[in-house]
Amino acid sequence: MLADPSRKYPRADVLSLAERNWPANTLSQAPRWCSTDLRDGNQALVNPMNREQKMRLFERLVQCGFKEIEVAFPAASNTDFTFVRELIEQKHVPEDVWIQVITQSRPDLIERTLAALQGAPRAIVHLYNATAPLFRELVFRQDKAATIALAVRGVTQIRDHCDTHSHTDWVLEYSPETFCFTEPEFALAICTEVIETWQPSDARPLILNLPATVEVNTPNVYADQIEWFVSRLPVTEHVTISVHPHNDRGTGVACAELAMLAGATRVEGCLFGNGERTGNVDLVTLALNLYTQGISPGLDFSGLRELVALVEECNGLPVHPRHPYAGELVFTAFSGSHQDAIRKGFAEQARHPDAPWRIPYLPLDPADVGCDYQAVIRVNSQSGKSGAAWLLEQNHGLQLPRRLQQHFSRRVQEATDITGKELPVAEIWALFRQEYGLTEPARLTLVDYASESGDNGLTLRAKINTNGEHISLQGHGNGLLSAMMDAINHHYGLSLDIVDYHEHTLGQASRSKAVAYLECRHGELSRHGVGIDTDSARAGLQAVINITGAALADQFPR
Ligand SMILES: CC(=O)SCCNC(=O)CCNC(=O)[C@H](O)C(C)(C)COP(=O)(O)OP(=O)(O)OC[C@H]1O[C@@H](n2cnc3c(N)ncnc32)[C@H](O)[C@@H]1OP(=O)(O)O
Ligand SMILES: CC(C)C(=O)C(=O)O
Ligand SMILES: [Mg+2]
Repeated sequence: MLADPSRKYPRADVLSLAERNWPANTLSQAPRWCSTDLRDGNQALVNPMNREQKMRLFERLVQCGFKEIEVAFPAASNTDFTFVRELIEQKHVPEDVWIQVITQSRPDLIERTLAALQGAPRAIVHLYNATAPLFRELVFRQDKAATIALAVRGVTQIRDHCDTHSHTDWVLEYSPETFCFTEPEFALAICTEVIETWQPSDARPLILNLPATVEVNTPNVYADQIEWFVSRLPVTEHVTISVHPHNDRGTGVACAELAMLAGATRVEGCLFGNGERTGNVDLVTLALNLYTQGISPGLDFSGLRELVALVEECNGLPVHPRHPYAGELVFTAFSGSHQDAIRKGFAEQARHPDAPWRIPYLPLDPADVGCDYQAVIRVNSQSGKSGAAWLLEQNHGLQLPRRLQQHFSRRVQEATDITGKELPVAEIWALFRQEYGLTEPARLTLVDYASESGDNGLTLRAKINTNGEHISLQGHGNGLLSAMMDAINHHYGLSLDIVDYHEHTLGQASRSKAVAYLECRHGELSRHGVGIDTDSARAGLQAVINITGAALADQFPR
């Protein structure tokens, strides 16, 4: 790296606007979307899609709700040409969907492109030529006049073809490629000539697509360029302003959003931001950004996981696990304070199911994109008490009392510190059962019991099984639990005291089980035990017995 990069990388030109309106605007509706997955996305792949993959992705794009789809660069390859033919001849294009094809402004390529569209009921022909000084000087060796003439020749050829093929509804799209580093006056001049030549009308609209072919500046500069252009355009009727951001600086989404504030009403991009170099703007992120602001995007991503799988298969590229909205980890919290906040958020949401979505750290309800809540919380050494408690609640219906959550969290922490890995829910459950006496077979189990109330409290007689041997106990107390504790202490010579007790049913059905959580003091130690039984009284008694089992294990280790 250079100590002073300024000579090698001079700063890109910045349009100087005396005033601008876009910062005061807000987004209130979705743009017209155009997917370029089958063209711009496809041309950037190591192995371009085959016919079958293109067809599957096309059908899925239609299913998502795309009404404009750039399906090919027909002059590029036989695969692209025949794909367009197949779409048309086999009538794969629904009536409300427009297919779009792209071509350079070269007569032979235009001719081949238009041949591919033969018989299409409707089509968008996308013509482009680069307009920036670097391209005029280095790639085309053309001056401004020749650059304009190249665009006009292409538009004329397409217009003449459209005139003689009027059974197709035609739209022209013109892109001054490299718009974002073209002199604004020149971009306006060439687009004005295109308008003059095409003569946009209700029957033959025009799309002016202003690409950030290579992102070279901050998104506010792009927005300034769009506002400058839109506010000076001589003709706006039947002309749509479209943007086509790339992501070289990692701000493609921001560019598209600010460009919409500045007057663009159509956006071209690819699913999950596939495309040349760092990609085209990501249409899924853009659409879901709108959705999470309460604006219907007009695109349906309810099967997002399946869409990711299809796109990964077609592109031969993975979608990053942290990809906005779509990555497999984006709805997952490992860290303790996030888990705590999310869990509280879900509890509040359950109390007010019709209230607006207000879950900390989760801007989108995973269910809206077809995901469940299983992965929302996962546990490793960064996790807190809410993590394991949430998983036990979601998977086993347990609602652990706070002090038990804290106690179990320390056990989980010890376990994850040793392995350095995630503790999956099955292992959390195994650890919980082992810690709180729910192992099978239990060290001690309640066989049966009988109780009798008198003026001085309750007398309990219980039979418990210890390693196959039945022993009979008797105790006295204010209630069943204290009587059982008394019986246990007496029989085993222990001094356990009940500190805290909670119980709840597991599930709604009449045959559902009850779970009892008991905390006892044993000398200086605090112990927790859990009992589960179809009968709530037996669950409580078993919890006492399970604590006893653990206390005895300490005194007489097996
Ligand atoms: C930013 C973008 O994504 S633009 C879209 C780019 N996509 C693609 O290129 C994918 C498909 N392209 C292809 O398969 C091939 O480029 C083809 C088949 C279309 C053409 O291939 P070739 O005839 O070999 O030409 P090549 O691709 O090298 O193009 C370069 C030539 O076209 C000229 N050219 C480039 N773009 C344009 C344009 N938009 N309009 C007119 N001429 C152009 C160049 O100046 C150059 O001319 P030169 O050979 O006289 O110096
Ligand atoms: C041809 C145009 C629209 C393009 O893909 C780009 O400039 O990135
Ligand atoms: Mg592009």
